[in-house]
Amino acid sequence: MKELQHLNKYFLKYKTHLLLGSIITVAARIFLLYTPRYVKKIFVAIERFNDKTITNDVFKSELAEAILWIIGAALIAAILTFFMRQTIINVSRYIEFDLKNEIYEQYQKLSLNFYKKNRTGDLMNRITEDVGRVRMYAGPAIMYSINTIALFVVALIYMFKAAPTLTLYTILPLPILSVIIYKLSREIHKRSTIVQEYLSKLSTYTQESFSGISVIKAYGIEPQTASNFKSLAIESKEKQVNLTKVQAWFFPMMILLIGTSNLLVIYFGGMQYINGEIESLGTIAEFIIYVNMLTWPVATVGWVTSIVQQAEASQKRINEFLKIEPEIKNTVETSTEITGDIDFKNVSFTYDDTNIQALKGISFSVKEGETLAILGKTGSGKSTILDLIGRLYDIDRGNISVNNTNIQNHNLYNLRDSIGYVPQDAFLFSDSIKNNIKFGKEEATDEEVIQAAKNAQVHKNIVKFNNGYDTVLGERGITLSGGQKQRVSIARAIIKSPKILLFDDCLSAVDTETEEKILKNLNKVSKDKTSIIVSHRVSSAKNADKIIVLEDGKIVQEGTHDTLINVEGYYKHLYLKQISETSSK
Ligand SMILES: Nc1ncnc2c1ncn2[C@@H]1O[C@H](COP(=O)(O)OP(=O)(O)OP(=O)(O)O)[C@@H](O)[C@H]1O
Repeated sequence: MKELQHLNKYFLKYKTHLLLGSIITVAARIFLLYTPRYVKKIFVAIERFNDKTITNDVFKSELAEAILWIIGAALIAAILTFFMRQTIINVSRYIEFDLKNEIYEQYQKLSLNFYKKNRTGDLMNRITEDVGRVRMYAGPAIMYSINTIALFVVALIYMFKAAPTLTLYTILPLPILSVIIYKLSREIHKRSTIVQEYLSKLSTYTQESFSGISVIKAYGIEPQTASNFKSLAIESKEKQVNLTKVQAWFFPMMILLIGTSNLLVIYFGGMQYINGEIESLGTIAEFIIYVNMLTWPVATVGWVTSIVQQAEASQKRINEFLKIEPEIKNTVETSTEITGDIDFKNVSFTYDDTNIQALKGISFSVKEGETLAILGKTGSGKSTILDLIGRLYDIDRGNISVNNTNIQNHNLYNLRDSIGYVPQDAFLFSDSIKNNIKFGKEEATDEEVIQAAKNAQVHKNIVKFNNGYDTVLGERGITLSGGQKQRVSIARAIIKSPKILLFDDCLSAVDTETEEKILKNLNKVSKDKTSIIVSHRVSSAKNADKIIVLEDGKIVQEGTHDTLINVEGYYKHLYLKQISETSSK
């Protein structure tokens, strides 16, 4: 139960609902237990009528009174039971909502390293299935526990008052029932977890084969994928059948145990009646109803125990993530204006997970309004530099400053807000093109969206779609070409009009002519902004105020286009190669 203590703050938050729910539950059980007592009264009246100790009229009025009590109490109990669920089960839904939000907020705070160490499926599971199991504890488990305790206490008081010895015989099989249900619930849980695993394997496989359908068709491997699916489906079916086998035991066990308890009541009750220890057969009828009423709540003790155990395990998994301290912390509350001077001094950085030292003592500076181009072989550390400016990682050694202030001393959100970042792999959401561009600036007008798209040279493509800017992208929508995606992603960064623009090889999928136009436009819109362009093409770099060339995490060349084409090295080599490629076309 240690892990579940995390939920105490929520129980405290909803204490009024819970208290009200508990009172309603107790009241509902009190009214429910009117039935057996009035059934006994009916039996007693029948016996007295048979013995002629009461007249026909008295008999009728006693009968009518009992029936009215039974109907009235049952109605009240039913209404109260409705409100019992409305209060306690609703609380569990509120807690589920709060907990999901708490986890989601924590996920948002955690740094990229966290996402690399943990698989997306696992993150999803903790926020959905684990929270679902915890909800079962916060709602049904608590409700059934209060219900069982209330019913038991009230029923036992009535039963002991009516026939103490018979009470003992009646409740004898109940603990056995509870243990059996507990064992069954555990087994059911074990097998249903396996079933879940297979279902998720099946859905992952199906999802992947649908996403990769073009590759599957191009390679003509449909029969193979179909047979793989079939084997997975067969395994999944077998696990389902295994589960059903155990589940099938549940109700027969209940029926058997209720039957045994009923027999015990009839046998011992009958004996006591013959011996004159109980005065009416009505007591036996009353007890039979008690047995039937108590059996289900007692069975739930086993079920509830297993729910609590599952919830504890799930909450443990949730707490593991909630306890993680974000690696990148915002320590500064106030925002300062960012002008765009960037300075790297002897910066070294190693990726935790791979232990790859991506940057080795890098130093450079870019002034506000300048453009820096970074070139270098693949894996030389270009993207890493951009990630470090946005503080997606903190460095091991050296100093990175923006506006002459170490970036760790800037308000993190303000710093990131001042950056427009275009990643290497453009990511677009399954939403309209307009909303994808507006992602950079939610309050942007349609004119601003169009202007940004024009600057990114993608406007002409967008207006050709039937729905123009309202064209939905993604699975259920249109698929953009690589170059179109990159340009929408550029428009998203431009519309934000940030102080710092970071372009990570984002023109690789556009032809050189379009690249030229985009660069020209970028030049216009980024006049007072600092731009860093990572590229493999000299054409993207040649107009930059400064160019650096990286190799294995170190700066090996630095200068302008004009100076670099005149010295031996990577840049001149690349320049000559790309010139000859262009002229041979
Ligand atoms: N997220 C990461 N986790 C671990 N190692 C990484 C990560 N990103 C990059 N690396 C490693 O750091 C080194 C530098 O990578 P980086 O992406 O900065 O290179 P790059 O010059 O941008 O390459 P490319 O031109 O191919 O994009 C590489 O060896 C890479 O394997």
